Amino acid sequence: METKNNKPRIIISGGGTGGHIFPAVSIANAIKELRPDAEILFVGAEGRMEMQRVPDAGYKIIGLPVAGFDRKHLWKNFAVLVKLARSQWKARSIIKQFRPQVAVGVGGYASGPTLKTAGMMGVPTLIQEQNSYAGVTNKLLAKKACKICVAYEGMEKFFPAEKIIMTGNPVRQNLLGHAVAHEEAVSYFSLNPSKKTILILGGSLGARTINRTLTAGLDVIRQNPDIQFIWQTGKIYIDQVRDAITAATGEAVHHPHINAIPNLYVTDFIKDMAKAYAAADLVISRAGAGSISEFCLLHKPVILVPSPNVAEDHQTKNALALVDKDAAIYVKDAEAEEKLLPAALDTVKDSDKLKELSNNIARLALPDSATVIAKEVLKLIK
Ligand SMILES: CC(=O)N[C@H]1[C@@H](OP(=O)(O)OP(=O)(O)OC[C@H]2O[C@@H](n3ccc(=O)[nH]c3=O)[C@H](O)[C@@H]2O)O[C@H](CO)[C@@H](O)[C@@H]1O
Repeated sequence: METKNNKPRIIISGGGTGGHIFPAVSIANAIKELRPDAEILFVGAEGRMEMQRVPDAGYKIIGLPVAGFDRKHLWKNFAVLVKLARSQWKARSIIKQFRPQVAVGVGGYASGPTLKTAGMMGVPTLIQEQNSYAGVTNKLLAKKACKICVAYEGMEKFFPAEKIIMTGNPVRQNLLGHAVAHEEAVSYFSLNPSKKTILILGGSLGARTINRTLTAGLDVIRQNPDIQFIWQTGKIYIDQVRDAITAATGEAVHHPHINAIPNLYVTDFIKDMAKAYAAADLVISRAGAGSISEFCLLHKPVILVPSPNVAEDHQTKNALALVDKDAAIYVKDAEAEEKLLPAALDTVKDSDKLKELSNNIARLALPDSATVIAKEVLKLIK
């Protein structure tokens, strides 16, 4: 399907959470760097996060009326099937009009109908699996895919071995490009650069258990004024956290940035993650695959609290791939309220442990992932 003017025409599809969207944007940026004339069109799911984040990153996106399956109540899925059929029709007309030479799927609702339709219409496809355990959509798409880019060993359990390429997960270029000074970064969060800082992340959506643990631990935070905390709550939890801080301090506080306790900075979402990482001596986090790739590339000591609420418990598998190599500390979700804060305080005070974790996690980093994937995408253009 070479076009008259020879510009590469590429569809990138998927989304739902930051974990799918940020790799997609990084791949697009890397393609643009290699081929500035490339025309890239994103296909997402109507109403989901990508419909805002992708245009923010400077790319055009079209939404499909797709919805996720209710795995617990199968009888509720009639409407979902209708939406899926409508999405395939829409994907077909998008492909007919845009005439892509290759389609890339990054996982999430929209990538299923888009890549399936692309494959049926003879467009070569590449999928990128971020996790150590393959999602259902990617397993189905693998049969027709030409290449499958992965970030963990042992993925032949899910995919045909001859199609697998070990590329790692793309990380946003602005996190790696320039080093932010520690002092400047800590000051940005209105904290003290001479104190140790713990960064608490709940993934792109926030994590209920981590938030509950920190809310219950506000007194512990106040009793440890030499340690400071940057806490990302996620959008849906920020009001509860604000109320808890108001109750604990007796002061009415407001978000987006809450600084009512001097050694604690709270926000719902951190836009400038480069600063957050530069400020952090230790990170507490969910075990989303994108976050883990960032910790590896930035050599961050981390305590992982995998979410038990994700498909096939894949976050626990992501986490154990590091824990088995002494590259991260593991706290189970069910034990977080009891163990997380004591483990974090002990670790952040132990410089040798921080160094050891940093050295071990650095060994797992796979750099230049976006560029490696972008080259594979361009190779598929006939
Ligand atoms: C609940 C859920 O379904 N989680 C999945 C989702 O995670 P989730 O969407 O949380 O994604 P990841 O952990 O992979 O990545 C989160 C991304 O958000 C960024 N970030 C985070 C917080 C913040 O305040 N600001 C910010 O920019 C991080 O820097 C990172 O780039 O996709 C991942 C990749 O498929 C999966 O492994 C996770 O299991």
